[in-house]
Amino acid sequence: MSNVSVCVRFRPLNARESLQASGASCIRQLDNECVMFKDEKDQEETTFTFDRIFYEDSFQADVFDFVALPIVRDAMNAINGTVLTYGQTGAGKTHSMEGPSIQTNDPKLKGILPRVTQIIFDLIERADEAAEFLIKLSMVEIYMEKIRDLLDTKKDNLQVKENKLHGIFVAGVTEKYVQSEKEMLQILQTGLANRAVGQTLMNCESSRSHCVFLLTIQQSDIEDRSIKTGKIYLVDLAGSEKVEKTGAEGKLLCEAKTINKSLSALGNVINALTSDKPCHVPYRDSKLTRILQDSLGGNSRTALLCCCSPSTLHASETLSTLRFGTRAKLIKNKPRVNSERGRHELESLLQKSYQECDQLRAQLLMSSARLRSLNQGMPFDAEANLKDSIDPVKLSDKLINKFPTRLPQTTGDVFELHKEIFVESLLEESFDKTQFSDLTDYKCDEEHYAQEQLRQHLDEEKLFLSAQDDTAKTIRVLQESLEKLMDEKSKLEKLNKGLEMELLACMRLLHDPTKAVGMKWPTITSSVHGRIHANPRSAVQCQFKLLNMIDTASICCLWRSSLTKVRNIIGQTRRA
Ligand SMILES: Nc1ncnc2c1ncn2[C@@H]1O[C@H](COP(=O)(O)OP(=O)(O)OP(=O)(O)O)[C@@H](O)[C@H]1O
Repeated sequence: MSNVSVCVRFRPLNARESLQASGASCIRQLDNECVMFKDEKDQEETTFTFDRIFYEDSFQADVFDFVALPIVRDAMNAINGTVLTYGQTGAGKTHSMEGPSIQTNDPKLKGILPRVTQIIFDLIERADEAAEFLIKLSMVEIYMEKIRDLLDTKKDNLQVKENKLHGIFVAGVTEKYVQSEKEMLQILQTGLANRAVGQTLMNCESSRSHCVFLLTIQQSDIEDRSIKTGKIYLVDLAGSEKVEKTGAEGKLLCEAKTINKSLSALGNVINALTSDKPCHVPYRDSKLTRILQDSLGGNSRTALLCCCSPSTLHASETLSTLRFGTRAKLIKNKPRVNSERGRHELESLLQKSYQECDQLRAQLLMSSARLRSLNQGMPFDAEANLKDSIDPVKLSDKLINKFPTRLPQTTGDVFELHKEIFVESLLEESFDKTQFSDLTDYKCDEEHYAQEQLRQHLDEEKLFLSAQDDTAKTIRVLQESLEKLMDEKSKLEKLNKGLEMELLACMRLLHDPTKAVGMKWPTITSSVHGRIHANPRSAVQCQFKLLNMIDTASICCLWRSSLTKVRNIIGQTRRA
């Protein structure tokens, strides 16, 4: 995190200020960091502290060294940077940014922009031989809330877009590749000639638009093929103005209103960014704040140069600028290095990926073996069906062939293409998804098959359990039947005994009861049989009783054999 660096610059009094206010100043110089503001009306003095204060006698070179040079050095190391000039109209923003003219050769007057140009090419000249540079320049102005391309005036309503790769950018803006300081200055001059300028009471050459210069410095290492990209935004804001002071009318008035509106949107963004409580930052309220989104609270190192007039004639505007700077000082940015991986780093990443591939291959082979072993012992049809849908051996071979086995051997431009593809895929921590689609399908099929196997096992288990359950039930039923049979048996035995007794009593009735006593059953039966003929009436009665008895006995025998059978079944079931 780094705070926005805020500097203040007071320009010398101009002729009008010297004349009208007799050269009176609203500030008192304390030191390079503190200034006293005197409010003549209230007779109050307020001290303001900034990173650096440049007074009327300051040099352009000092301003550049303190405000812009650290940002250029950072941009050469792939850290984005922004330099903004802010202040009342005629306060010296354009003078500080460009100097009297972009092509000025006078070292005393040269502004920030031509100095940035010079230092970039000086640093390139002194850079390591392995470093290759690519410098791009774009220029736009935000005029009446429209973004105009100063290098191609046909593009007069460009849009600000944002994506992961580029952050905030102006879509479709012209980018000129520049090879020398001279070429850059020429392009800058051409672009500035297209800028909207007007004459006001405050400034005979007042900028009526916000001007944004974008320099992209791309540095590639020809040895390890790493790429670093730093961007520098140089923004010369249009000046805030009080309409009565500038005498703006008609078109100028309309421009002034739009300028003031976008500057107040900038103030709102700064207030939101420095608010104690987290709140919505209204970057989208104006084209200016949208373009500056990364410079204010984003991925950029930002320096703000607040330009002021020291004259008491503009005390209120100066006070407002000093307050704006004080607030902006609290903004925290998150600059980071924008670099792409080099060849060695990519190679080690690829190596790591190959190791992961090897592990995957090993897993596949193990899974194949596991599937094959699962397949064994399955019913023929099921196995055939399974093999139709998934052949693990063939599939794993197919996958193994699809994995990359070596680093693509590329040279020259082709390398960049390969690198881009691989960097992107590595950054996303995976190869092209299509390379893995078969693997994914295979893993799904394998999982599905394993689930199917498990389901079958569970079904068998359930079946076994329910069979056990059924057996238990059968045993219970059989035991109940057995108990019933035992009851029946004992009942029949009792009945048998009763019948026997009755038979004996019956025989006693037919014959001499004393003869029947002690006779064995078959003897009794044949004896009874013999007597039937002798006494048919009694015999019939006896016959009925005998037949009943015989029936009961046979039933009893039947039950007995059933009982034996049941006992056998129970014995078998228990053994099973
Ligand atoms: N530090 C300085 N030393 C000498 N002259 C200066 C300085 N700053 C500004 N001036 C002069 O003041 C006048 C107005 O300056 P400049 O055009 O830079 O103002 P500005 O803030 O860009 O105004 P606007 O917002 O209207 O474009 C110019 O003539 C410029 O040369």
